[in-house]
Amino acid sequence: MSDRPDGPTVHDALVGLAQDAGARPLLVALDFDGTLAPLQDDPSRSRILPEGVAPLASLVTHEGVALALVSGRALHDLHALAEVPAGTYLIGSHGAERARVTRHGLDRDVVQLSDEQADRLAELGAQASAVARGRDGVWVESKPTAVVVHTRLAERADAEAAEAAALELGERLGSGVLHGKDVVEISVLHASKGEALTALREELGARVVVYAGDDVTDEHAFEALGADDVTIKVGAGDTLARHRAADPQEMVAALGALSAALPA
Ligand SMILES: O=P(O)(O)OC[C@H]1O[C@H](O[C@H]2O[C@H](CO)[C@@H](O)[C@H](O)[C@H]2O)[C@H](O)[C@@H](O)[C@@H]1O
Repeated sequence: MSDRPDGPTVHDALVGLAQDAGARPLLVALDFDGTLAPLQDDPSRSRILPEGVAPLASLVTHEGVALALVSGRALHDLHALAEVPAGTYLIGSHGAERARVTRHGLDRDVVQLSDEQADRLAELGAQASAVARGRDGVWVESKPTAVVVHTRLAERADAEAAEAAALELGERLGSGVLHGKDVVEISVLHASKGEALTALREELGARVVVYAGDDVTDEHAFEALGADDVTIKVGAGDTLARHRAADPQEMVAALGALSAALPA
């Protein structure tokens, strides 16, 4: 699928990269929810589509290719649900957390909150719970650096009221507020997928970066990339990305084509 009738499909763009020896080192960076894993009412049920598992396992074995998942999820949650191969970089909490998967677990940078940030996170948790109280289907997720007000299961009026209240709470007490798909995330740290992706790219010396994501929070990553990179919006909606996949199924199929086209 392409927005432009004559533009390359995601499949063709990725196969083209595989065949271009100049596109090394190559960093393949992927969002999780809505990109590799179809959205679920219960976030604990999210899993990478079965057709995506083998391509990801294969990508990390190729010389000059690095794999990263870049997610809003807390790192421990992302690691537990994504089950990605050793060698994969994990960026969690929208860039506030970072680790590399090893055969024995996670080699991770520990996030240290100041006393003031820890106190603010506790206060945010309490006030976010008050936002959810009395609104059916609204609930609060706690992360090491943020709280998330979820509204996917609520009636529209309750969802809108809760999101408005959470945005107002974020303005008052947060250091960063992100309004994603049926979520408002309020963080006590400044973090962005774009900054985290740029830092990883520089560290790895990646000449070309592939980034795929489905949510408005992924636009920061698209914005951080250049004309020679491959940016892919998964699903509908306005975007800065230059390519579009209809859904996670098309996305993982294109990753399968990329891994199959890489020289052995
Ligand atoms: O950056 P991502 O990997 O896309 O993570 C963003 C948020 O993902 C989760 O919420 C989203 O997926 C849920 C499960 O499919 C869905 O129920 C929810 O409505 C979506 O917004 C996760 O729960 C959040 O913590 C992540 O920040």
